[in-house]
Amino acid sequence: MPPTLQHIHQLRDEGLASISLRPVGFYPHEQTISAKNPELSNDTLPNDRCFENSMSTTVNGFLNMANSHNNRLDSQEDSYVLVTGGAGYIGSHTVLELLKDGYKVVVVDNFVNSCEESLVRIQKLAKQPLKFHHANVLDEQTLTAVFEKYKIWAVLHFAALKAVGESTKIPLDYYWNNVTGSLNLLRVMEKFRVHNIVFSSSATVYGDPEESPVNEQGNLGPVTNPYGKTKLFIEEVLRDMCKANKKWNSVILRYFNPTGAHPSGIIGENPKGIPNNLMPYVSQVVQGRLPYVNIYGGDYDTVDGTGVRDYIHVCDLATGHVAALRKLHSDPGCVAYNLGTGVGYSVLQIIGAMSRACGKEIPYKITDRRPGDVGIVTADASLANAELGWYPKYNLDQMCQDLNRWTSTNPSGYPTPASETKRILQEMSS
Ligand SMILES: O=c1ccn([C@@H]2O[C@H](COP(=O)(O)OP(=O)(O)O[C@H]3O[C@H](CO)[C@H](O)[C@H](O)[C@H]3O)[C@@H](O)[C@H]2O)c(=O)[nH]1
Repeated sequence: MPPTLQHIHQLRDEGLASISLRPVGFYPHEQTISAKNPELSNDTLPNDRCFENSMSTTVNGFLNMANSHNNRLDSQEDSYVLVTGGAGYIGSHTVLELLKDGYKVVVVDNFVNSCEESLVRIQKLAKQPLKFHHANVLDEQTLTAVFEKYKIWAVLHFAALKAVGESTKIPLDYYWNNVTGSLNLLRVMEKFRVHNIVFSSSATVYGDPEESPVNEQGNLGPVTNPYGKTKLFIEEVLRDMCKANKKWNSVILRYFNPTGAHPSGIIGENPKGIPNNLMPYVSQVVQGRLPYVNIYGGDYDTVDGTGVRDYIHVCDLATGHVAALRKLHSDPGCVAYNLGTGVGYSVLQIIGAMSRACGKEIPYKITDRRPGDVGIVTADASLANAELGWYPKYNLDQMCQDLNRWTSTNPSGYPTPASETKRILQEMSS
């Protein structure tokens, strides 16, 4: 029997957990947990039955999280989470979430696909100190120095090249950076007996899924591009390592289509050159930097003939990483979770939502299908819901509004680092 709201009350009364709940936005609820700060009151609890059912199935996840949170506070107070690629799009939003959640964070990044300014802004937003070292994950010596300097208990590994199209043109760079870089990092972790990792993977590991929504038991591959193969390969490496040595714990997160930006408009995606992905491309059309959107294919078997994807707000991905980090405390071995909303939108629906967000018509042309594209890819994220207690909370309109806020206040992305930025980064490295 899953626990009911009465059970939640009982647990609260026994002082085992406090859970504050409030219905928000598109998804039915948002949870905050604090085992040390009971604050549940009847008026924060909804009486709607659907809500009650969805709550009941997740209360165990909540309690695990509350316990893990306390374990973390007890045992990890002096230790750092190392975030590779922490200045990048998903990395930066995750670092902000970690700092807000009380984690101590050290970032390594080589800014190949990111900007110094994002770290300065994260630190300002979080009002918490952030540590940083300029390093490529291929550079064993610098990584070793970072592990020597900080007591690290877990690594969130984002650093990688990530453009599908580019990976077909320069595959060697992709294999070298993403595979050799990850292997190098894992070897340094092994040397320092740091056995906890959260790995950034992608829905691309499912190849052309036979059906959507796809769950984690779905067939992996065949993957058609080098980028996706590097993700699948490192997933396999992690599975083998966890099998061989029970000390290793690895949470693999398979992202669907990340978009949006922090609601403050202060950090966001900073694509270099002409974007490959739909959302940043549409944004640049809104800014007048590109004339129109090319819609790749209008003859898919979908609601309006255009491709359907599962878009997820980058802040929801960030909270997914914090949940994954908590999961490491339960010695899970190697586990993989989809991070998506489960809701698919077509390219035309995306253009409509962006148009609503910015109050402008967005010109588009329907062209041929893009090679390698499939009609529909959406996530079954019920495993992450149940085992991580994680639920996305932003809907499509909010994703578009946040993206629009970021791009309209930062039309050229992050500025080139000024001397003040360099000074702050130097401080972070000391
Ligand atoms: O200019 C564009 C760009 C994209 N699209 C369409 O928009 C949809 C989304 O395309 P994206 O390029 O934004 O995203 P993909 O779904 O192709 O790929 C993304 O999601 C994958 C998982 O589903 C992987 O994670 C991959 O790394 C990531 O880029 C597709 O139907 C695509 O055909 C257009 O019509 N015009």
